[in-house]
Amino acid sequence: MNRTTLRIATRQSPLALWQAEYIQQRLQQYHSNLTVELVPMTTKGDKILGTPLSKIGGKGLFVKELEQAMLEDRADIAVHSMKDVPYRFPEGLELKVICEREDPSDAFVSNEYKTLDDLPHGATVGTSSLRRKVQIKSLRPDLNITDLRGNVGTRLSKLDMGHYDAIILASAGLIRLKLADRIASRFAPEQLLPAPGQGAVGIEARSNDPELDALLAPLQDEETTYRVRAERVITQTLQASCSVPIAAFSTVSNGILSLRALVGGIDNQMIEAEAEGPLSEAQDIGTTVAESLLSQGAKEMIAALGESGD
Ligand SMILES: NCc1[nH]cc(CCC(=O)O)c1CC(=O)O
Repeated sequence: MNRTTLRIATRQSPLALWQAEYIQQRLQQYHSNLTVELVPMTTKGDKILGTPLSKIGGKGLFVKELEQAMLEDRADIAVHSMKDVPYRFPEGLELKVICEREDPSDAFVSNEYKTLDDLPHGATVGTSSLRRKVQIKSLRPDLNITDLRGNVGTRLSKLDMGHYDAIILASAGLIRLKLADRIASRFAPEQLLPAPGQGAVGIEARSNDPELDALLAPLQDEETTYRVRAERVITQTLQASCSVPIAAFSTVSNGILSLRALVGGIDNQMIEAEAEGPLSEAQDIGTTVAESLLSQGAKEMIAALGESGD
């Protein structure tokens, strides 16, 4: 049987649509006889955008409806920002490919100031990410960090309305939405370590479908795949939900993968670990770093966070 149509389940935020259309175009490039359709959907996460994510069950809320559609054969694939993909997949679905990575950094976005260092004492910075919060606090304990949620456009308009002196967003999202001119400066990973998988897009689909696997295979980026796998071992091993401040970022140079990860706790406590090795041992490098975090008390820190709430 030769597949003639492939359906992409997608959320309707501008960023989700960009990602789905990007994969649509790339698939069509590789397979000129294939029709690639978008199946737009609204997820529970989209309907309750005002509530802090950690209070309502996490990022999984943005993927459940898409996964249901694939399991019921109303769609074939879903395109995700890898940093939003939970580490476990429902029975019958799996991660198929990870594509080439966009700029993985976090961006400092402000209409008045160029860098975090330029902010006056006590300035207000918007972000709801616990990962960003804990790292910004350690760089600048004086800053007032307040919640900021919504799509990228919503967050930018809240900045423009003067609610914040600066906000932190992923550079990749801004670049994809052609809003790179809003980036005042990019954080180096040593200042603000990105989330596991940040900047990379991945494709989820039904297991046991070799024909589909063959169609998706050309989209795989090998180096990004190793990097994101190593980074995701950290979340996996620590079994961290999105209400845990956790960062993991790897680079590759001359076939050597270097991975650094950190975990934040209450009172802005922070532990970190790093390791490096051959690219092909990405998984083991991830395990080494995760075990170092565990030996420094990561599990206990995470448990204490759970008790203190958010
Ligand atoms: N949590 C939202 C989210 N998920 C993915 C991106 C874009 C960057 C990426 O694909 O990693 C963003 C926006 C942001 O964090 O500013």
